[in-house]
Amino acid sequence: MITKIFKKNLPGPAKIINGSTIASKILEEYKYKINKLIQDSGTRPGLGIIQIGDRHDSNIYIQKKLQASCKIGVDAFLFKYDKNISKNQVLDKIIELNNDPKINGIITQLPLEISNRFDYTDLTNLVVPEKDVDCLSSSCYNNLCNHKFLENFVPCAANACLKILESINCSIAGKRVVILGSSKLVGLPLKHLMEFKKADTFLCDKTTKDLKFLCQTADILIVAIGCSQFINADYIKPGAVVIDVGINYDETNRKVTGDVHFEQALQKASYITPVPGGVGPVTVSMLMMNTYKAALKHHRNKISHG
Ligand SMILES: Nc1nc2c(c(=O)[nH]1)N[C@@H](CN(C=O)c1ccc(C(=O)N[C@@H](CCC(=O)O)C(=O)O)cc1)CN2
Repeated sequence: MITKIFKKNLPGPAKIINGSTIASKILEEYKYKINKLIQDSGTRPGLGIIQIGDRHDSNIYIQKKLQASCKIGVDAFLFKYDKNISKNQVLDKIIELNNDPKINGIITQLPLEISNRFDYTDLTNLVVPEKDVDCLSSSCYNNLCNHKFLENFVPCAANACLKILESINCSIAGKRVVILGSSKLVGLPLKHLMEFKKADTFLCDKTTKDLKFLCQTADILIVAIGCSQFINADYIKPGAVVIDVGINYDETNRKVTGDVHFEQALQKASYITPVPGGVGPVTVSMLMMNTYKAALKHHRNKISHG
């Protein structure tokens, strides 16, 4: 799971955390659980994926979700719309999926590629909480802010960061955690999760005053700003754990890079996640976990209501 890289005359080496290995283990675990759910109840988890437009990066990420679903026994359905689709047509599809007993989880792939301007929250807020496996609706997010984690889903990329820290036995309580980027997918939920775990948490963005200094104080530095290789060695406290959630897709050479300058960070951090092969695959496995949990809950509700 962890690879050591030794270089001469450098203070490193950081250990590279292999997200693909972590994800494979999680997928194996949920494949087993889903098999059992099917045997016990005849219920196979179902996932509805809504895509608007044809972004190349979104196509790749959706493909990864479809592959993972296929691997572990989730029935995944992709509803792909042209970028000129009207908002009402998509809303109607979400209402249909909300009422479809074969569908346990509904996600809208972000970012949307749309001609008719509408906000993605118009779509994500319509998903019923019990199917909101991305945790992007206001009601799910409010529960998260109130630290109601048990009865709720946790956003996949934020949860992936926790799984990664768990995989290296990194304790969180009392640690200085600096989260760079305040998106609804990563930074905002992660701030609440980290506070719940009693970390000394700072949420900041590129414009935060004294950003470099703040990052230099981080025992755990989590970066999700969408700015390729923004974090160089100067931002990193020696021995810090660095988690790179950045996915910067370069259309020209069709390559993905992180928000952290990997080679530089390697010489200063104690642990680091690469891009690709770090947070991304674990994020997909968290979606599979949430979809399984939604299906299990649906099955249990069915039993308790006769
Ligand atoms: N509705 C959502 N939209 C988006 C989310 C999300 O969680 N929900 N997260 C990202 C995209 N994403 C999942 O949707 C995602 C990103 C990256 C990966 C991944 O495995 N990447 C590979 C590299 C892939 C490649 O370019 O070849 C890796 O890092 O190894 C999976 C899923 C934004 N949108």
